[in-house]
Amino acid sequence: MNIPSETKSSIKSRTIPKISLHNFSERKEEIGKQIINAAENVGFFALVNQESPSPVEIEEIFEISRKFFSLPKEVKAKTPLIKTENAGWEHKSQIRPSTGTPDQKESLQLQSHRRHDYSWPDDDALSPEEKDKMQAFMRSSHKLSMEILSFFAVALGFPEDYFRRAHQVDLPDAQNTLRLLHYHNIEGTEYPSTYWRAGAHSDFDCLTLLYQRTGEDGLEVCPGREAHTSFAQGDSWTPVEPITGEIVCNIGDMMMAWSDDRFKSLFHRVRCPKVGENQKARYSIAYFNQANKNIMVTGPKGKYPRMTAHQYILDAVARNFRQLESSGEMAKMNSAQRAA
Ligand SMILES: O=C(O)CCC(=O)C(=O)O
Ligand SMILES: [Fe+2]
Repeated sequence: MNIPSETKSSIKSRTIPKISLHNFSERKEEIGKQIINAAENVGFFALVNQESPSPVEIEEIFEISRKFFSLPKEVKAKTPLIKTENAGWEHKSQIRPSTGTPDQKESLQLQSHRRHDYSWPDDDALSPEEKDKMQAFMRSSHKLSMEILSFFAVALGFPEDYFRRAHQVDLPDAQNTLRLLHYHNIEGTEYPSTYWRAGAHSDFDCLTLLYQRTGEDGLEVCPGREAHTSFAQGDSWTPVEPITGEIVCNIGDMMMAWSDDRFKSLFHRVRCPKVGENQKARYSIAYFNQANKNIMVTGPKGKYPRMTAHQYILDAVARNFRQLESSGEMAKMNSAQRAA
């Protein structure tokens, strides 16, 4: 808990700004200012009234997601998660350093440039039409992401298309990923407090677009992170209201580093609801913008060493792993002390 107590009360009152994209081309300057303000001061914001992806398109993708996750395990397991590639299906396998327990969820990760390789499900799991819809959705999420990243580029003193050139999803070294998430219906089950649908974490990427559905709540964010390398978490969590059609955006660690810690990457988590709360299934969809492997991550002020986006992700994974190991050690020490 590295947040001084005197700042906690002001942090607590923070809300997630809603930014309307209505009449985007005429209102670009105003929208850009709102986005940069949110990126600097909050780290999370919700986009509303966007032209694309439309609420209808988003709902269609949720429908395909629900259908995929309802398939038998053996079918989904034909495309197992390739951890080093961030592609494929996993089930209750992701352990966050903050919890030490597996997230209570399953997810499928897809990358545009791999559409025709072994990492995408077979036609019996996702039909060719469904795959086309998925890819079109990735394209519209990408287009919107690049509009947002162009505001970041200008604010940091880079050319407007700087981040667009850094995220080229058709190249073989692309790292952008669409993740379909399914948190199971757990009605009537009381999980211990150490279990989370998604344990507290920050994203490794530059920018995440998150789609949620009205009523399927649980996402919470923790404001107040000062350096992208820290694991510090405060104890004041703000719920993010899920609304179908809105797009929750958050800054990831790679952008926090790239902006010399100016844009904030916040810890966030998804609660495991208790008996008496809404324990029905939650579905969400995340589009992660991660610069291509060969792109150099280098902030305008050079606060952090220059490195490729590939190395950046490898280091972030290693940092997570070290933290997981040391928190495992802490847990062992705690239980040894309790036993003594
Ligand atoms: O499902 C959610 O709302 C959050 C998912 C998330 O944070 C992630 O996959 O990184
Ligand atoms: Fe996340």
